[in-house]
Amino acid sequence: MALRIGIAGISGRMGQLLAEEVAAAGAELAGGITRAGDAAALFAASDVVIDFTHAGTAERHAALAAEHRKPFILGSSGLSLAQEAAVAAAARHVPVVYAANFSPGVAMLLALAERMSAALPPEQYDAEIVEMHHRQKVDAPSGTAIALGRAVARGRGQTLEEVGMESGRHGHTGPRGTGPIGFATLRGGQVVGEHTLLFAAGSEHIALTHRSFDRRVYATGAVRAAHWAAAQPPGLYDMKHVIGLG
Ligand SMILES: NC(=O)C1=CN([C@@H]2O[C@H](COP(=O)(O)OP(=O)(O)OC[C@H]3O[C@@H](n4cnc5c(N)ncnc54)[C@H](OP(=O)(O)O)[C@@H]3O)[C@@H](O)[C@H]2O)C=CC1
Ligand SMILES: O=C(O)C1=N[C@H](C(=O)O)C[C@H](O)C1
Repeated sequence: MALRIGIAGISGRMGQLLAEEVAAAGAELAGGITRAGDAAALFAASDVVIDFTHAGTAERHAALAAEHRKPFILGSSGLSLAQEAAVAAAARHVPVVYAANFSPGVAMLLALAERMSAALPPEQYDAEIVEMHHRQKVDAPSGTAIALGRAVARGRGQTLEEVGMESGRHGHTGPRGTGPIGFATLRGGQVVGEHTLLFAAGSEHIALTHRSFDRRVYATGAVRAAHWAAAQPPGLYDMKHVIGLG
């Protein structure tokens, strides 16, 4: 029987593509909601719910997923640590795939970032993350940029909070610190998503860049994650698990 997939955020840039990709994957569209929709009814009617809306809905939608015992695929970015903790709490009851970026290429980039960071001493290699997105994007730095920062910190055996973030440099900042990860955000036009992780040392630079040309890559990845999650035990997963890198 076809998997019944519900979409939160169905009127959005991502939501519209998700609806197409649900059909293309042979699944059934169980329903979709916008800002005004009934989220509880969506969870009741679906086997799995995919949510690409806004950080502000993550806590309530995660709680509904746990209450209705429905796997939950969360793509919204800009979540606070408290909102992320609520998502992790729901994952004790149902499978949750929470990924800042559902493209397989970024899953690979995150794995590489962690390995490179483990090998490059922070006293010699400054880590800087540059991202660019379309002018409609409402959160910064992007979820993917933060995920990259977390991967770099993990490679150093630390958390991003411990390592520290240097973002929005302006004016008399003083010299760069040794250790913190720099973040720079560009917004303009209709750029789908570009991320560069730069390791800069005195005599060399290493740059890893990912560019998305079509946001359908995220929709395909999220629908793939929905099918994968439907067969998993409760837990908090990301795209690395879905593509077998986790
Ligand atoms: N993880 C990933 O791979 C990707 C993540 N994203 C993230 O997905 C999210 C959505 O992106 P995008 O589709 O471009 O955004 P859009 O603004 O195009 O669409 C947002 C959708 O969510 C709904 N929505 C917005 N705010 C709320 C709210 N407070 N409560 C309930 N519903 C709400 C909107 O409904 P209405 O029409 O009523 O306003 C709309 O359907 C963003 O957080 C973005 O960063 C985007 C691309 C890839
Ligand atoms: O808002 C977007 O468009 C995107 N958001 C995600 C993020 O914040 O990283 C993923 C992708 O970069 C597109």
